[in-house]
Amino acid sequence: MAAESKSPCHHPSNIENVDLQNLRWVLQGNVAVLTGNPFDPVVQDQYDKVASVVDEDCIWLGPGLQLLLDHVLAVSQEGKIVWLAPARDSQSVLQSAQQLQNCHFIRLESTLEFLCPGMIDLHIHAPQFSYTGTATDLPLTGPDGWLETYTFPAERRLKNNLPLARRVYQCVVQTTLENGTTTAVYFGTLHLKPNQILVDVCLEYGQRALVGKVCMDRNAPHDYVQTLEENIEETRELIHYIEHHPQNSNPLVLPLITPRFIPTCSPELLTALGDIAAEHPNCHITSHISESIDEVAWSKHLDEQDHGIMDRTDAAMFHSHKLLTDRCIMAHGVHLSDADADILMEQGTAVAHCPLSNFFFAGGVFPCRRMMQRGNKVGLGTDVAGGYSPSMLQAARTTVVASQSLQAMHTQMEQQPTTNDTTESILDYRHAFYLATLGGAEALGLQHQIGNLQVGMSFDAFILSAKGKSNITVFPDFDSLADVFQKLLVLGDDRNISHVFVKGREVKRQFQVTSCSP
Ligand SMILES: Nc1nc2[nH]cnc2c(=O)[nH]1
Repeated sequence: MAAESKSPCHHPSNIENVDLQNLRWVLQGNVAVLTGNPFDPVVQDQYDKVASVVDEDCIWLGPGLQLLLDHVLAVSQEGKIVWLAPARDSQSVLQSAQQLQNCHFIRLESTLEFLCPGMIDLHIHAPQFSYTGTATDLPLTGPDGWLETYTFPAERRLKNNLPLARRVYQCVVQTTLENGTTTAVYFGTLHLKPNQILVDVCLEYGQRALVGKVCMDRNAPHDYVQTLEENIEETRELIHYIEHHPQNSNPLVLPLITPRFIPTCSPELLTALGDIAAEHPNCHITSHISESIDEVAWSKHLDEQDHGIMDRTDAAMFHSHKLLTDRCIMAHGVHLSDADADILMEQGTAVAHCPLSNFFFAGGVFPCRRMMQRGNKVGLGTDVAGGYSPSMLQAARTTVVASQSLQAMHTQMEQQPTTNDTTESILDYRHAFYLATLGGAEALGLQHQIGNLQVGMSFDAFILSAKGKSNITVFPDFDSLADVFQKLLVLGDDRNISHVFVKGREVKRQFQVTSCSP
């Protein structure tokens, strides 16, 4: 029997396909789901057609975003979503939940709680967590810049202090999990051992992650640089470590090829990393692209020295080394030209928009909405520690602020009063929620597995709750459900994230974190 649903937007679950003896979690309440990219014309068309149709099972919040009301979601012992349907059609699932010993039932408070797809941080530097919240006073590059002053020393010191590496990595993994990040794309350090520890910690704590050995063979301190051969050998070793890790057989952690950025990688190193990517077509790639005015100028200057080529952009250089693929996520992209954006789109390469750190380093604002509208893949990154917050909710709201500031700049430059026309080009909390979830999954090419809550997908999720003490006050006499959801996204923090699950494993509440003492 298929559960009937009046909503044309979510697929009915089929009870015949559900092994009712094999359930691990059954949750009942409101569920936030995405139907696609809000700028996809098909998604917009669907919204125009169905959003105004009365449906007691769902509220549309905007193109691509729905709240499913009083639904039941069931998860198998293996951590897959096997059922999602209105509660009134879910009797047999609810009965099983009561009878099975090793199945846990959670009922969400109907006016205050929402089950949401886990958030995906597309760009975070795990070793930099040790100085997050400091180092907010310098430009990115230059002899006395942020990288030289804070970053390289903090990364280098983990090489000979593996207990410290473990402690820093436990803290970053735990903190991001507590903030609802179920998948993180981590830059590690230059050295193999600390990177292996980062992989171990992700597996231990149950965070889905991509982990990369940072590569640099020039323009880095003499004590924090490797030869071309060392970079290549350790990149290969880390890929092998991840792919053959005994606790990673049904992989939770994936490998990542990670040139730091053009200025610290010789053309030979970039070519060799492109070769590794070609040998491992499923392996993801990440780097920084067109992040700041100084970085762009420095890359061009080096290219002129290396090749005598004038004015080539980061995108053209990465492309020439075969490093732009549909498994590649490039961070920042604030200064990408339209031609660069075309190259990225043709190659299926995504941009990790890091709005918070861009305010500090970029000297510009990433035109996120324009990139989404032209069809480029985009998701969000916290960019710890260039971005001072490890919270993806914070990254989502800073996305909205960045979009507002871009709009304000245009208005100011054109000396025009703000009109309804101009406000149409901003992003709001709903777009940001897509970017933090499904957008990130699409950027990674993992949208069939994570980034949404649908039957067949992995149960990577969190419960967003206005129940406890936090900054959020709900006024039940006039706040609608959509208002409560918006308040949670715009004002929420880790106190509002009561449970976190990755692949069906409950990963929040397992550890009491307050300090990172040894
Ligand atoms: N934001 C940021 N940009 C970079 N460019 C090269 N390295 C880094 C880094 O660690 N953070």
